[in-house]
Amino acid sequence: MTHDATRLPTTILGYPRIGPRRELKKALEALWAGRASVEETEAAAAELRARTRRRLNALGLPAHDASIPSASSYYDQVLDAAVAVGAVPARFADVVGADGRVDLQGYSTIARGRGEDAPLEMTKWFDSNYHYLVPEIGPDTAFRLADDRAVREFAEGLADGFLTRPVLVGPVTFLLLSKPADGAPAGFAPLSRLADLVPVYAELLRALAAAGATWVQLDEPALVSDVLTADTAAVAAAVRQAYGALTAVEGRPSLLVAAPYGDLGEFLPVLAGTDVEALALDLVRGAVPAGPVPGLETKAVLGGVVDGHNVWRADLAAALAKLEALRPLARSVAAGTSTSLLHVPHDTADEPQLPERLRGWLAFADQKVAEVVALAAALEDPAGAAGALQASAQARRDRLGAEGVVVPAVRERLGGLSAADFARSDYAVRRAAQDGVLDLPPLPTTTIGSFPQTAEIRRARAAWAKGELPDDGYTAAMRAEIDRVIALQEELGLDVLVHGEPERNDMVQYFAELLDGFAVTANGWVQSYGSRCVRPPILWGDVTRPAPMTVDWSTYAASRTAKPVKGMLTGPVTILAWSFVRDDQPLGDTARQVALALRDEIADLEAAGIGIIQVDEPALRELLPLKAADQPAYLDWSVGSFRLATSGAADTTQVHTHLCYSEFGEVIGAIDGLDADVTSIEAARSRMEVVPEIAAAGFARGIGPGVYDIHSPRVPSAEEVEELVRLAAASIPERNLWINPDCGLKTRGYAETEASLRNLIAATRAVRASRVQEGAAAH
Ligand SMILES: CN1c2c(nc(N)[nH]c2=O)NC[C@@H]1CNc1ccc(C(=O)N[C@@H](CCC(=O)N[C@@H](CCC(=O)N[C@@H](CCC(=O)O)C(=O)O)C(=O)O)C(=O)O)cc1
Ligand SMILES: N[C@@H](CCS)C(=O)O
Ligand SMILES: [Zn+2]
Repeated sequence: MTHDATRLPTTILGYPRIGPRRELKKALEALWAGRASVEETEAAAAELRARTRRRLNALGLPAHDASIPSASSYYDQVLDAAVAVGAVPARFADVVGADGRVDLQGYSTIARGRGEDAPLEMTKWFDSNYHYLVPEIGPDTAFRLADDRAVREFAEGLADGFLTRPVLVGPVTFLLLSKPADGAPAGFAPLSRLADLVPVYAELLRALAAAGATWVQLDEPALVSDVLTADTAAVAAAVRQAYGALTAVEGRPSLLVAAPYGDLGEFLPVLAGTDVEALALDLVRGAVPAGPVPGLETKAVLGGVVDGHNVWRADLAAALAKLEALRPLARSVAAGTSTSLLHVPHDTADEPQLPERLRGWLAFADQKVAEVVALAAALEDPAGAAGALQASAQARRDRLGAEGVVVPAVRERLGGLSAADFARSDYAVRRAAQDGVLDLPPLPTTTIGSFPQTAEIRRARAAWAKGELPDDGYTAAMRAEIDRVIALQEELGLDVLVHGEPERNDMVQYFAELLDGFAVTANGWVQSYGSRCVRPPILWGDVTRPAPMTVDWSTYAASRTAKPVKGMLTGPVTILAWSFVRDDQPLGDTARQVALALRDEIADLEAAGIGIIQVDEPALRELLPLKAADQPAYLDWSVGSFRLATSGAADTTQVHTHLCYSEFGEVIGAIDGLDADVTSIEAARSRMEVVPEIAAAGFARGIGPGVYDIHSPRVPSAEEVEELVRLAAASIPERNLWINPDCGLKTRGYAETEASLRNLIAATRAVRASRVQEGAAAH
């Protein structure tokens, strides 16, 4: 087929990489555990890539016109870009081989760290539950084409009979997502290195062209984020500079610049003004331009009308209408997805246990590819596509009318809420009440909830799920683990204990399994980071709580100790953020339904004698809209739903919350608005960066900035922890300061957990003792 740069093929921006049965996860973890060689791991990954090409072809994406993306990764696409351009931090210089390349072992080391060498920082990828690794760029980072994996994988496809479309993180987004390397001068912006980086991309484009690539996709999602593009003029200049240079590369492939996760806003005319051949627009989060955009009439445009973020079947008629509206504005229009399909599971056919009616409402990645193909056919021949359009409309009607989607009792309860249901007494009143009943030392110590999820626990859960382990055997196994966790915490000398969450497969899925209105999948794995996956539940109907969800586990744990045991719940915003949510009502309404279920759980925990209850909201920041204009409304409903969940608690009940996995600077006002008595927040990894900000914001309740980074197996010394405690104590009054790790310990092993917590306690005791001495000296 001859290449036509004026028309895009029908395509998707990316496809799940982990494999329908998590083949890549298993291959990587075997390598890391020393059970497989690099060659075996690479062979497993190559087989998965080959299967993916065939699958996409069978679903209707042609093999020979660059329809099929070549977008695999062994860990993360941003790390891939860093390795490709030679941006390996100095502490990992030794993993670069004599040939200048980083092999899979070295690549894994950069991703996962080793000994004292911390891995690249991990952070949220836009408003998704995927996490990328943050490149470290300094004034001296020596950019060079260090890795040509994109070329090799393109060639692999070609040899296999598929002319694919390589997908790379674009140069502007790469630098906007990077952070200054250690030692960079104050105020250094990685974007200032664009002129040095672009020639490497140019070289890569030449190599891809030489290998036969006709189209290359460069992902520039940073351009839809108000925060990343705050310096609009500088970013616009960067876009012009980068794409001016890349389009001038002689003999290059045609370029598709993709802008998933939102509306390009003022960057649309900037990109349209460059000489790239094609743009991919997110028409699910963003809108069809209201009128002509200078330059767009020269571009092939991929209309991202099939939602890459959610699992409902598309409304094909509405999607087609958007594509038709786009037609007069562009040179040509093709159908596509709004984002990569990385965020959805592979195939609804892998879920035979789901009720058939529900399954009929869903589109996972494979079904979405079929939707894109159907839309492409409809663009050519609307009459011929009438059947597909009608079927999609019927599926939506069936969903919206199904029993359980609207539960009158839930609607009545929500309708009857008043301001009083969102507010507790003044903090001073609560504080006095809690101080009266809780006998806590200064600088109280606690953990965030989970203890290591051992292989035995996972095996017991798997056996129970398969019916091989009866209920009482499973309960006994989990209780034995609770006994161990309680005994360990007592021995360590922690003040507020947890039950350890052994019964939870995941902090959201666990609750979804126990609430009505949710469905859970058997194989619906979605990559969260590296080899780690989650199975987001599907929130399809009004939410109710048929029975208490955590009371038995918490009361069992409390019965094993005289110390206070903290009840442990996941908050409404996080439950929504990590589920596929219904799209037929505002998110705030759905959040309030979940909040009411949690409110009832809190009442039951209190009635059972649990006096401290933590409601985790690690995803509060994740759902923050990328556009500043949309943020106030979000913060209003998200904070409101947390308050609705927690404000039924008695004054004497100490409500904790916990936040992690994000930078929280932007939402400190909202964290204050949650009105929790104690907030634990990730801080160790950034060496307490957030603490002065919290103090400056006037946050005057309990606060536990994490003093132990749980993301790596490294055991911090007592001295290190003590230093962080003292840093925190410099900004936070002692009566409000709690000592805890950054996050839960579920991904850690027992050996490092025990050693780290021991050091955390020793550090706390040292600070307590010196404070007592200082106090005595002052008198
Ligand atoms: C805090 N984080 C979370 C996010 N999203 C969530 N929904 N949950 C989170 O906790 N987003 C932000 C971060 C991301 N962090 C993580 C951290 C760790 C994981 C992780 O470890 N995932 C596990 C899967 C967890 C799970 O669901 N386990 C189940 C099933 C276990 C399983 O695979 N069983 C095997 C059989 C086991 C055996 O026989 O030994 C099987 O089914 O084949 C369970 O424990 O029951 C992972 O393995 O990737 C994710 C996100
Ligand atoms: N309570 C949870 C919070 C994780 S964000 C845990 O400890 O794993
Ligand atoms: Zn956490």
